[in-house]
Amino acid sequence: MYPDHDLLEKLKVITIDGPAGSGKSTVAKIVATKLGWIYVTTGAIYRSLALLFHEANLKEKDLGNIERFTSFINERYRQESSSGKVFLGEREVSHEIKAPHVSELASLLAQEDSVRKRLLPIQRKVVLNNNGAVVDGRDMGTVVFPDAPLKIFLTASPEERAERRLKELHLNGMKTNINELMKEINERDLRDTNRRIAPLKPAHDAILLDSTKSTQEEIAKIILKYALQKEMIIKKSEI
Ligand SMILES: Nc1ncnc2c1ncn2[C@@H]1O[C@H](COP(=O)(O)OP(=O)(O)O)[C@@H](O)[C@H]1O
Ligand SMILES: Nc1ccn([C@H]2C[C@H](O)[C@@H](COP(=O)(O)OP(=O)(O)O)O2)c(=O)n1
Repeated sequence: MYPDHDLLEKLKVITIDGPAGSGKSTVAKIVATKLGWIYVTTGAIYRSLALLFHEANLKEKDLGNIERFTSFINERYRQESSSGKVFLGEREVSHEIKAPHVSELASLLAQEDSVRKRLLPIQRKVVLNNNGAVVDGRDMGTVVFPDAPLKIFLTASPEERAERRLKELHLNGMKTNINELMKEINERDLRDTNRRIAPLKPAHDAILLDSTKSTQEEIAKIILKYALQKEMIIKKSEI
């Protein structure tokens, strides 16, 4: 018999990091639904903060009141796992946080140490309060969940990513064109990759997947196969 403290349960977290529009949240949702786990898109937390800043007419350097804003997020932020809808209290902000100006401000705020420090425990709390989670973002595998047993780094060509985002924004009634969007995505990727703190990069033990020519279902299947290989899950037929 082992003493209790020798029994460690595997962290039930799959991380998916990657650049804008690579399909992280879509795939995270499919995998989580298959496993009956929650999925958490951490970009939506950064985006919610950016929305609040934008509405208060603040810029990324106006960090004097950051504590007030992050406390508000801590108390009110909620992502509905079944639908992916994002709420701040009773207010649904799912579409507003996707607007290009919010994307840009989220990426600018994400460079700031004081912002990342305060949003880190919020991300961990959401995930660790649940029994199994698929989480996506930029630094899930490197900083937020460095001990996750399965880490994916998902990419796709810049052209494909911009096309996908364009379709999505048009579906949500937002006007933009492919050139503007390519520029916004490229600038944001460059900033997210080159920032000093928690930059976008694959963890040393991450599996690299390219979704340019694969459907979201195909990518989800590959991830589930890795989860089986790593014995994070077992087939029902084996129980
Ligand atoms: N493999 C794929 N093939 C085609 N379209 C995809 C694929 N994965 C995601 N999409 C679509 O691309 C858009 C961006 O995907 P999303 O999951 O939001 O990316 P990310 O979370 O990496 O920014 C969504 O409209 C989604 O439906
Ligand atoms: N874990 C995270 C998640 C997002 N961010 C920042 C950087 C990103 O440009 C913005 C928006 O992230 P989000 O994942 O929603 O962006 P995309 O949907 O991939 O376009 O937030 C981050 O720095 N760290």
